Amino acid sequence: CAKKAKPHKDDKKDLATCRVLLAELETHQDAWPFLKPVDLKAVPGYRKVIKKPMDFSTIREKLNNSQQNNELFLCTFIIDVNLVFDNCERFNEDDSEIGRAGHNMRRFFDKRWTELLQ
Ligand SMILES: Cc1ncccc1N[C@@H](C)c1cnc2ccsc2c1
Repeated sequence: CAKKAKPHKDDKKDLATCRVLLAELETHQDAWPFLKPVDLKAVPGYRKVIKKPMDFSTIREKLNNSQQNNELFLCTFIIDVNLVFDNCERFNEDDSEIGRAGHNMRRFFDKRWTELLQ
């Protein structure tokens, strides 16, 4: 994903852009299944099936802790957001409330990050 990001000179804006993008994801009407980590005790099988759980609050924590000068933060951000949607597809039927929410959110993210970061 690094190669797709804007040239190094625009790195300054990328962290702010990731924050804007994350805020848009968190306030999206279909974000509700992804706001907090899945409760591994409450959801049977989740711990076994999903090797790398991820959610928007964890991504926000990582973004808040990421160093501006560590240019990997942009790739890490994109990978983590996609992990949320990949986990959702793996565990949930496409034709389910959560499955549909995941597809909607991925479509929204793909559009917005292309507009803002490429
Ligand atoms: C993203 C995801 N994938 C698989 C299972 C759960 C979840 N989300 C959690 C928050 C969650 C946990 N419990 C419930 C109960 C009804 S909707 C819902 C959502």
